[in-house]
Amino acid sequence: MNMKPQEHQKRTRIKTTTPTILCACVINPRRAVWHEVQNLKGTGSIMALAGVRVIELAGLAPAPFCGMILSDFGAKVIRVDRTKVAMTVDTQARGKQSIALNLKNPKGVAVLKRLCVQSDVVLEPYRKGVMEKMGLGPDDLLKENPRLIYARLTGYGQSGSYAKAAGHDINYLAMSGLLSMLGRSSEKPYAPLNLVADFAGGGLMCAFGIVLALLERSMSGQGQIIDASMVEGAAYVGSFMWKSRSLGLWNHPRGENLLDSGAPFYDTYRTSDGKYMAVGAIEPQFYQQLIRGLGLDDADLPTQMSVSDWPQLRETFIRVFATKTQAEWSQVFNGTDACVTPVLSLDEVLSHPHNKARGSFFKDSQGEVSPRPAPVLSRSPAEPCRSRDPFIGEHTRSVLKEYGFEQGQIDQLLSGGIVECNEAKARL
Ligand SMILES: C[C@H](CCC[C@@H](C)[C@H]1CC[C@H]2[C@@H]3[C@H](O)C[C@@H]4C[C@H](O)CC[C@]4(C)[C@H]3C[C@H](O)[C@]12C)C(=O)SCCNC(=O)CCNC(=O)[C@H](O)C(C)(C)COP(=O)(O)OP(=O)(O)OC[C@H]1O[C@@H](n2cnc3c(N)ncnc32)[C@H](O)[C@@H]1OP(=O)(O)O
Repeated sequence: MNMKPQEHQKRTRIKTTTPTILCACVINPRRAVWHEVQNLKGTGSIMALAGVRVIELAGLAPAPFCGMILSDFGAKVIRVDRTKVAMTVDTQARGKQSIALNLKNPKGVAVLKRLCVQSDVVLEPYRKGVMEKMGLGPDDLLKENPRLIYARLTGYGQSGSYAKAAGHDINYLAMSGLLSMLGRSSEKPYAPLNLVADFAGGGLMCAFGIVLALLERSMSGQGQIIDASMVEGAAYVGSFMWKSRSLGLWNHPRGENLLDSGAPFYDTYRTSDGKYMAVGAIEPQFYQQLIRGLGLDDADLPTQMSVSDWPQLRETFIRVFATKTQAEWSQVFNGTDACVTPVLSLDEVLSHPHNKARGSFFKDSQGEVSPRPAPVLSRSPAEPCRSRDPFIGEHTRSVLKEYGFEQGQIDQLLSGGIVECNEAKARL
């Protein structure tokens, strides 16, 4: 996974010099085309989404993540930014290009249509009706490119009484039912960052929908509209919560069940150096190893599943964990099946021996650490771009050229303020 700079250049070169043929691997269902694509490269692997062209309209967090996933796995992702904006809030722009385009102007709308005609996917993160108002709704775009996959990533979906309402992760999580289950005993519901709705139920689910639609298109030859609601995506990710109710897993109030921090053997504990250990010793054989590691005698303790004794058992665990540092406890439990691990910070993950051995995190050219794309595909793994993120409008000129705009047309768009170019800033 340690990609050298030359490898990244190779990745870029392949995508930019052979777009038509590479596109065909997704567009054309015939296997022969795929072989032709493979032969182009000769050695090594072609990423799973190589040749897929994505137009991502700039959004806040979920759509940028969706675009980054597609880019990591080989798609060419062009982010459409607004003009007259100095700085992007997209921190998930890895491998993307940026074009700055004024969509409030009909000429800007015409440019976007032209980009979408030659693309496989358009990803839009706006409130219901915004795209239609600009003349860029699915009817407008699919009419011109029936193979287009039109992905709409919103909080509440394209229908229903909330469809047009503003909202953020916490609202979608609340509406999914899941937020009611999150939080400690006797405390109010607690949103685990904006992970569940924005990213798992939103960006990731939308990327999954896009990949499904691309797969389906390779058989039908047709595009389609994806209505990705973060409420529904989050709920779907949480299907287990509904499906496992029959097991009695959630019979107690919030924070008092097996997996919601109710059980003392499924919780975190503070260590003597102010760090934490995570304990997930559910099964009896693993629980026994936890007890052994803590230096406790089972005979002195209540039985593991005696719910009424959990508060007392928790107090014992709190007291014992506080006697050693995180490093000491890690050493005690390392190599056992006690299901006890250190709670690592974002800064610590890179150097943990397990993560290090797998290359689970990597540094980009700016020295910034981030998780490597998951999952790992054996023949065609993702190759995340290591260069810095694009400036707004950095690729305006090159994208327009690539999509067949003449130099004169580009100059007119620039002088009319329909597009903006920031190549100079990129060179600084
Ligand atoms: C919890 C998360 C959100 C976390 C994000 C944070 C990380 C960031 C949020 C705020 C940022 C800070 C802030 O920006 C201030 C600083 C700026 C500075 O540059 C950096 C530091 C900042 C402190 C900055 C730091 C961080 O980046 C932030 C803290 C979430 O939950 S995200 C999920 C949100 N929900 C959705 O995505 C669901 C679908 N979308 C919506 O419901 C709406 O879009 C939304 C999000 C409610 C916003 O509604 P809004 O009214 O603003 O927009 P829309 O109705 O969708 O309409 C879009 C309009 O934009 C026009 N438009 C679009 N593209 C173009 C273009 N290229 N040219 C011209 N115009 C364009 C479009 O026509 C619409 O116009 P109209 O309003 O006239 O129809």
